[in-house]
Amino acid sequence: MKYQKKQDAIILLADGTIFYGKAVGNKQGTAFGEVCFNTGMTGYQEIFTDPSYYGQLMVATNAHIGNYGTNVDEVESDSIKIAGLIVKNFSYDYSREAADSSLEDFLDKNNLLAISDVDTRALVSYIRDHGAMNAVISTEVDNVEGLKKQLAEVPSMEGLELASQVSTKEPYYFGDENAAYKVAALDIGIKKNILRNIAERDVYIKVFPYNSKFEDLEAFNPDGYFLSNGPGDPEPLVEAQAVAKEIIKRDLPLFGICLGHQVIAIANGVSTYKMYNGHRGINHPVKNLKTGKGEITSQNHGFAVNREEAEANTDLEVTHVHLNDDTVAGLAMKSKNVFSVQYHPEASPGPHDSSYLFDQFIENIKK
Ligand SMILES: NC(=O)CC[C@H](N)C(=O)O
Repeated sequence: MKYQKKQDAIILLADGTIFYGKAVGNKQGTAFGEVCFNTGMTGYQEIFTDPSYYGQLMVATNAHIGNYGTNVDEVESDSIKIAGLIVKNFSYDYSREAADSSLEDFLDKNNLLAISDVDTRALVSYIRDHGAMNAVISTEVDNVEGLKKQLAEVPSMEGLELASQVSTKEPYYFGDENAAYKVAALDIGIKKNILRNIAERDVYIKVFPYNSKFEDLEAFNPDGYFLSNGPGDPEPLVEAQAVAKEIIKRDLPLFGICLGHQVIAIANGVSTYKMYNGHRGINHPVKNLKTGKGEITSQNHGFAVNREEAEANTDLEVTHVHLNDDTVAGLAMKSKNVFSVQYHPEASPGPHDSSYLFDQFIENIKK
């Protein structure tokens, strides 16, 4: 086609579908992952550094990415965790008082491949119709057959254990050691803003690697336990499930977010499943069934807890539901001091409607 500028990057989906774009900054490379989309209008830096996105190629549905630059403090972990980025318009220029770098430099520093000028509306509606799948983004536009072969080797997200790839190698502390309470947090991909939210409620936190034993956490003598968010499928996380079971058995205060919520469900004998399309955005409506109130929430998950099984479990209560598709958004144990949510009360990015859940965790600790 005469009018079409020569495209220098492609997005090849596992089913063979191809979309075209341009490499941001004329970078060369190839990146594999599960393709997913986030509908947030803001918060790209927090999203790119959220460990829950490890192994995923992210499509931003907002038409402009990069226009407010980046800031060293607006990270949810020490590095970019998405596998690659797909956008419509990439802003090489930026404007914001608080910004200290361009998004282009930030991506370069993290060596991340990004593709711009993609028809992201067409791509997202295609993924919505055909479900989550693996994909590759590449500047090797003339090597489609080679890329197809390599893509076929990429494991499916279903059944994939990824917490070990992002968890801390050594335990560490967060907050003020003279705080009123102590919490042991199992890091299966924890976001920094969760630590900030817990610590600012007068809590000293010790963060443990994903494969720690209950006894390791217990040795900190905590008042409460926390299971974090994180990447991958919750089913293979047997070590984390074992920790959850021990905490539950002893009736100790426990709070779980996202992957942690899924692990708590599995520890209760309730299974999880891969969603056709996940929930990723900052305006997902949730209903709190205990208060009848709605919350606008930040979400990022591709798996969910089986609602029928959760409702059939006499010791579990479905406390929150997602209003778009009636999936489980929150759980509590009736006989234990244990609760969890599928969404992100720590926001970052997103609304703060659900920060009361951190207060509830502290109340449970006080009990
Ligand atoms: N944010 C999260 O913790 C995500 C949990 C899990 N990896 C999922 O995709 O469902």
